[in-house]
Amino acid sequence: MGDVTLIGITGGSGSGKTTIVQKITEFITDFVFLPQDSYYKSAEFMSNDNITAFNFDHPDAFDNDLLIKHLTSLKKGKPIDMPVYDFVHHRRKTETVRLESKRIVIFEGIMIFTDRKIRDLIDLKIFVDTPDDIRFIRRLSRDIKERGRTVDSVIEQYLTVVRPGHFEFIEPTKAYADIIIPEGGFNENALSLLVSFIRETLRPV
Ligand SMILES: Nc1ncnc2c1ncn2[C@@H]1O[C@H](COP(=O)(O)OP(=O)(O)O)[C@@H](O)[C@H]1O
Ligand SMILES: Nc1ccn([C@@H]2O[C@H](COP(=O)(O)O)[C@@H](O)[C@H]2O)c(=O)n1
Repeated sequence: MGDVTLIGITGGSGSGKTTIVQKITEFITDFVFLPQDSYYKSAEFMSNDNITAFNFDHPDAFDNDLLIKHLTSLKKGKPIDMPVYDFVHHRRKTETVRLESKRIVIFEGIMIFTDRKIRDLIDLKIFVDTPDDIRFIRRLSRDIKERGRTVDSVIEQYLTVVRPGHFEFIEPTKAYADIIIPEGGFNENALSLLVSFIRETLRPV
């Protein structure tokens, strides 16, 4: 296999990172998708009634040692066994998913630019920049539908840790971005540029 190109997509919670990746798959499927969320440390003592007992919006919430090991393996063309994370019960599941490396790896998450060692592995850095009110509304709706949350728990978590964590850790990493995409997944021009970049990278030399 030739060189592996690692594309990193960051931005606040609800900014549309995952949606961009889903949109890319409408044009190109020949890539590995690695969500940073899969590398959350387990917090099995947590319950949704006690949602701020663990701070998921801090860089220490992620198992960066495993993440760096896996990113390095994928960049060397080697397969990994990616953990699977359960957002409802706040823990890593026992099963893993085998991912074979491909020439394009898309890596997405809220804090993928905070650690220099991780940042240095990323070839193209993208920041999805979506206004805070829009992100909150999207998150509220998604977390109730998909992550087993209540309105009260989403609001409490947002005000206590998500919002402060965003301004302390995520927003400053915009400075590392090669490209800033306003409004996320439905920005057709940005999507088309990204798809062209991937096609060009995949073209045989
Ligand atoms: N441009 C958009 N317009 C409307 N809803 C959107 C848009 N982008 C994303 N969403 C919705 O907002 C929620 C959060 O988006 P998601 O892509 O999961 O964000 P992130 O991965 O950055 O947390 C999802 O339910 C998604 O369907
Ligand atoms: N058990 C967990 C783990 C994480 N979160 C929240 O997820 C957000 C990051 O994921 P996005 O898809 O929204 O980028 C982060 O802000 C954490 O607060 C959670 O609620 N529960």
